[in-house]
Amino acid sequence: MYSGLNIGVLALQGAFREHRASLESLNASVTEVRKAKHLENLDGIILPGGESTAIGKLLNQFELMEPLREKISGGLPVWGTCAGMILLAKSIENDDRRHLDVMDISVVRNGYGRQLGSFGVEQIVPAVSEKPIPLVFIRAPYIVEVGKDVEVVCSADGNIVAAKQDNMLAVSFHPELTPDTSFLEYFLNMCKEPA
Ligand SMILES: NC(=O)CC[C@H](N)C(=O)O
Repeated sequence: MYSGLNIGVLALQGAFREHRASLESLNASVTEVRKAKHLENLDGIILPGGESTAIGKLLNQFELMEPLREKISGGLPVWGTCAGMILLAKSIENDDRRHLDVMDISVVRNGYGRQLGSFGVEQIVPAVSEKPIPLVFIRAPYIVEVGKDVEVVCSADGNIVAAKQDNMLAVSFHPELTPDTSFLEYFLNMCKEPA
């Protein structure tokens, strides 16, 4: 069903192997992105969880920050998970850094605290699936404010944890660490029909 899609996974740091495995389980082709040339001919790109400060530094070192920002601004579907959400955000409440600076969301890093910040819940996300989906949070950010063009996809415990703006999807949690592929399929459908 997804075999015609070529999806990039930013592979500088963090959980890129897990995203690769989930994509391959749905028969999508995967390109690990480490250089600007790897951004060519993609149908979408995933920015994995990990450590946003480290990934941001590596994006600059590998001369990927500007080309990636241009691709996203040009409409390439992008899915940021956890640290990937922080990379996309235009505003980070508790950090002076900005990274890709493309999505009209304001996030809090380590919103649940650093030590006790890892937990899981199961929840129905109507936009994504009729069945409850496992949401795994690991020192996760959440969204405190969204711009007018941003659609809230999921809230958990009163915090916004998934949002979409045109070709950009950002989630606080880690679907690639669970066997449930509904969120990935939601993104792959965005890649089939770019906004
Ligand atoms: N699991 C994650 O991606 C954690 C994100 C991390 N706390 C950061 O601020 O970058």
